[in-house]
Amino acid sequence: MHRSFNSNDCAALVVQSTLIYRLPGSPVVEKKGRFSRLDDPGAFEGFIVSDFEGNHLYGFYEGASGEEFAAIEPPVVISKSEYCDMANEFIHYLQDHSIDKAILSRVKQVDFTSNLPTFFAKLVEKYPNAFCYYFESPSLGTWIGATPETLVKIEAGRGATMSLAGTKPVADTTDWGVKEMHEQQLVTDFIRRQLIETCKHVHESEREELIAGPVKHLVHYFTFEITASVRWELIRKLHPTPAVSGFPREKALECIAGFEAHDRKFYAGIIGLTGLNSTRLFVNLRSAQLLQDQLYLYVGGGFTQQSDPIAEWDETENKAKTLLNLID
Ligand SMILES: C=C(O[C@@H]1C=C(C(=O)O)C=C[C@H]1O)C(=O)O
Repeated sequence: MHRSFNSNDCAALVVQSTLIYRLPGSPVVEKKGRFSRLDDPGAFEGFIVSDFEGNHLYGFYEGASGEEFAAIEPPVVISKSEYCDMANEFIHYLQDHSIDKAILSRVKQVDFTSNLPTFFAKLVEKYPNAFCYYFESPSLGTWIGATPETLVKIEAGRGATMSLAGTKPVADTTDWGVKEMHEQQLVTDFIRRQLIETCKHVHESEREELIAGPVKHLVHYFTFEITASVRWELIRKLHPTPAVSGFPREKALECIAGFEAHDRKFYAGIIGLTGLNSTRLFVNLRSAQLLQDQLYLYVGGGFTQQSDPIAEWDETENKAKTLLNLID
């Protein structure tokens, strides 16, 4: 139910945001409070969310109130044929600018009149290994997601991360193709380089498969040792990894900004918990924004110079099923 406020109402009301999340293997946490812009995330303890590029970080202050209302615009939604035209140009751009990989995303719009807490409860049950969350905020809007991708986990000086990329439907038992292995290897190589510069005792697993609901991915798992003082230096170096930006990163970011019709907002940004003793941050994938009974699902995929636009479209459709499959 949406009610409208006038400015006197807003001044008089104690407007609070709702935040609900579930770390893999932990109980659901529910809080009321206020989101505020963070200048120094290193000094903050608690839940944070950032825009895609990590430039605008917001911290959640439990118990606080007084968040300002912001006018939130729906994102631009494109059709399949518009996407395919864009994807063709995108591939040419990668070829002309010697970019190995860049992620093209889009927004899928569906009606959503279900109850949000009930929908969230289904995500929690269906995806025990995902970081599941939703928040309803007067200034940031309403977002929900179930992401399989850890950005960084740090506890007592021990860290872990992953290089997640390459996608197939979960039921596809054919071998992984050269394209998927190549796009995932670019992420692995990038992450390894960042870790070696900042951390000690970096260990890398063999390549494995990670199942994330309707899709599966390739992954290498990393572990390392890190001192608390360089936590945010590492996070800044890693994010956005080539899993959501591309490689080389700066060129890929420029390409994405030039092509994508929508603003990514919080999609593919940083989300989770930060603190001196424990940091559990994720990449905000398989996420959606709810606005006036419409759910806007943000989905993307890694393009290389060899990509096929229809196959990439299908991949975004499959990723969207993470949330769509659970809507009544
Ligand atoms: C960009 C997304 O996912 C990322 C891109 C992948 C790919 O290109 O294959 C796979 C996993 C994620 O790192 C998304 O879910 O929107």
